[in-house]
Amino acid sequence: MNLTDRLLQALAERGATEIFGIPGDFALPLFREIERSATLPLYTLSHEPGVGFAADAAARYRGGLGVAAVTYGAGAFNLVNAVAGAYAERVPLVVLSGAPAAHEAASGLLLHHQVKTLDSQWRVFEELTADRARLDDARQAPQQIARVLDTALRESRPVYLEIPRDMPQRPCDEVPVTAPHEPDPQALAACADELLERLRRARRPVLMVGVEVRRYGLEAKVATLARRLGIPVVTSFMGRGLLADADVPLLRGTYLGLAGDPVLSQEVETSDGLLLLGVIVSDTNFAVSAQRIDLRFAIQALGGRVVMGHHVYPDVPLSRLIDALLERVPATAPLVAPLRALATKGRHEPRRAEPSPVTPADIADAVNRLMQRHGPMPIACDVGDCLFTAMDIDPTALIAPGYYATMGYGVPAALGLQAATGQRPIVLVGDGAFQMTGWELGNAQRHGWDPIVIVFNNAGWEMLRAFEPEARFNDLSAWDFAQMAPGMGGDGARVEDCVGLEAALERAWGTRGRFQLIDVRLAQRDCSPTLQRFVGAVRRLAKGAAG
Ligand SMILES: Cc1ncc(Cc2c([C@H](C)O)sc(CCOP(=O)(O)OP(=O)(O)O)c2C)c(N)n1
Ligand SMILES: [Mg+2]
Repeated sequence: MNLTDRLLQALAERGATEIFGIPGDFALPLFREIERSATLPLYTLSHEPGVGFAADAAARYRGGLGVAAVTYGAGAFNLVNAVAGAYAERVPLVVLSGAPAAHEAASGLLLHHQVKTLDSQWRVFEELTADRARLDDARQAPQQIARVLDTALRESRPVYLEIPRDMPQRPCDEVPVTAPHEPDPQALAACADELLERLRRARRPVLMVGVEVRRYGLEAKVATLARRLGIPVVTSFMGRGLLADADVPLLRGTYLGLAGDPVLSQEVETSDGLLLLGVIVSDTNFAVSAQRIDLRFAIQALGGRVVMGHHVYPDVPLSRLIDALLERVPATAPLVAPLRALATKGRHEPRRAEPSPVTPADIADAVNRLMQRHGPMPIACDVGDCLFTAMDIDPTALIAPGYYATMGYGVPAALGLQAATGQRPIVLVGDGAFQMTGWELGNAQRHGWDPIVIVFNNAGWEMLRAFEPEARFNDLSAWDFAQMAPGMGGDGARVEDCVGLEAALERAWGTRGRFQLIDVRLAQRDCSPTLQRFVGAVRRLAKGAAG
């Protein structure tokens, strides 16, 4: 077995189910060995940002490692933004980069794709990854691969493996399976006991779940814990879609501060026992809070540590904490008296079915009706007003860069999701974001993927226009995406009104084997209710801050 065989085996043992990539001459030997080995299917795409987003989505949605393989220099640097997003949003993405062979590196020549020095790329990825290794010695490679891949899973962060092009075929020993890290049992017990005591003492406890619950595959256990605790449950903005398929009677929606359900927001912001499980304490999750949530009274379990008031437990992995809590909260009686269920907005009633111009809220209603008719579908969402619109779609699995907020994620992420799970996703993407990476749809048919893509075509960068209504720099022309779909191997439909939208969605759902692109024409300056509230909240808070 050679180094590539061992690497692929180790990736598969740690949850990887495919590799996305674009080769280059520094990576040809690696790609050749990946294809020969056939341990993991290799899906090539058109541009490295799409490769990174697809691999991110595979890891984010399926769990386990996502894998992006690229060439040295031009390929790897094209990947930087996607890896940065994976770092920010705690995604275990593995970057495999080709590199010059030892004799080339020692030649003293400036090599093609080289930047300042041969190590420039390594140094850039130091800033974006939790661990790295250069596999230039087959004797050390097994330990290096085990260390780096286990770091990716333990920290749920991207990692980087640089593979000089004279190494992929080198004979190599097996990559060891290392025992998972176990925290100090007494510290874990003390932490779980104190946490539950704080919840018992709280009069208005609330549980908020965030991205780490999915990253560590804990949704089912957290759903059980939520039922046993008997307290209201909300998701963070980034955690939208979590527990959607689980039985959590008190799951009440997503916390959006001033931009969301006022009753839900008030309960969260006045809670005297706010338990944050795997919630990234970021501006996108908390910035538009009417009242700054006093995190000193919150219980935060994130990044392998737990903070309660001034008590810090530095080594409590979320999975071990959940197990310890479940041991202490029996299935019989809820820990605290079941509180009154949070009042929440009623289910979205169909707004309009007669011919009338489409608004973003109509798109949410139409998707809700589609899923009511045919069952839930996972959603891959880009950044823009489509992400705010997604907050009005009934809870279903949702992947989106809600915190790092890079555009271009939606379409490639849908391809990665379907490659990794076989599930057919819906994509919500704006016209601006589609212009960045929507063209990856041209690879869908070759790989047997057929997402339903809804383009919010408002001929502009609406989310920015909402903040700068007078600016002209946010105006785009209205591209005819429906016309472009057949040329990429899919079907396109242009939609001007709600009746057309309903019909186009139903037709798309009934057509398999070809991606379905629905080009929804939206009026400019007509944004979703949630984005309107978000802009209003940001303006109010900015005015308040200005005094
Ligand atoms: C890669 C990239 N470039 C720029 C931005 C800034 C940005 C937004 C955020 C604030 O950073 S929202 C937005 C406009 C999105 O336009 P579109 O996709 O058409 O969606 P819609 O018109 O529905 O809003 C931009 C340019 C970004 N988030 N990511
Ligand atoms: Mg737009």
